[in-house]
Amino acid sequence: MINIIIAGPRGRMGAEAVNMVSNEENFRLVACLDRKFNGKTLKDVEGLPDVNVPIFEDIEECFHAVDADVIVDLTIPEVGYLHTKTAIEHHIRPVVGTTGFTSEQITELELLAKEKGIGSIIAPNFAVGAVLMMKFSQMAAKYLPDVEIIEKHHDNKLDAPSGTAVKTAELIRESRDYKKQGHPNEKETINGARGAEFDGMRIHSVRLPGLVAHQEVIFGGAGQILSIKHDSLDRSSFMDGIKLAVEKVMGLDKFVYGLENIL
Ligand SMILES: NC(=O)C1=CN([C@@H]2O[C@H](COP(=O)(O)OP(=O)(O)OC[C@H]3O[C@@H](n4cnc5c(N)ncnc54)[C@H](OP(=O)(O)O)[C@@H]3O)[C@@H](O)[C@H]2O)C=CC1
Ligand SMILES: O=C(O)C1=N[C@H](C(=O)O)C[C@H](O)C1
Repeated sequence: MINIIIAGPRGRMGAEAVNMVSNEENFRLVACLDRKFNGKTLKDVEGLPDVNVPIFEDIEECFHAVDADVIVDLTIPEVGYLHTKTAIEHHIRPVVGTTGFTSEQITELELLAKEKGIGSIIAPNFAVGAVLMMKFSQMAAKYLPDVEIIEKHHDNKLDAPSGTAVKTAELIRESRDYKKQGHPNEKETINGARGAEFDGMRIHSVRLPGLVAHQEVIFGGAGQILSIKHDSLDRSSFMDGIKLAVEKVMGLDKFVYGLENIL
């Protein structure tokens, strides 16, 4: 039995994760971390499952009160970073879906996990199809190094570019040399027209109501275009990856960044 804390239970992802964990035979939800409803239980909060799981606002108090193996964080960047750091310091394994961490923060968490010998997983995307899209893009960039990433999300998303887009760009960087793309003399007449620049490639972020989570990676070569595209149409797409990460983190003593490393 794996004892789990979920941070962000009222959120779009957190609510889905609470249901997933509650329905898994080998998982036990022992507490939730929220920024509201301290001292209440999930069943006291409208819209949350009818279960007697305590809610804490303070992470230290939560770790002190319950016996947890894993914390699943699905909150916001600043809070997710603090939760992850605190969890590693308390020897509770973090499984982090929250995106928007800086590369310095990820490196810092990696070093801390290494120092403490605590298994930790940060995965910018838990959908298996999205991981395949990223890996296929990494393969393609070796042969078609001119690439632009277009990610599209719902308009309640806080971070841009998405964690998936950043991870995709990082994987592509590993398989091609630096390449400043576009015309050497190109000029933006409206700021941002060419998108964000990462290792010479461009990332474009679209935010619209109605969207869930979508990304297209477009490669251009002489006389040809290759598009690699993934769509999450529903947040259930992320649950198998979270389940896998919770199971795998129990056997890890190192830090993992990206679901592709545990698939
Ligand atoms: N890795 C992956 O596969 C995926 C990652 N994500 C990422 O997961 C994160 C959550 O996304 P999503 O569910 O859509 O966002 P939501 O805005 O729906 O949920 C975030 C939740 O965190 C809560 N929260 C804010 N501060 C705290 C705090 N101090 N302690 C506990 N909870 C807090 C918010 O509460 P309140 O509403 O009161 O502010 C809210 O309920 C994002 O970073 C997103 O990018 C999303 C989908 C897939
Ligand atoms: O905020 C979201 O919704 C998502 N965030 C993650 C990201 O930033 O890549 C994963 C997925 O794209 C959904």
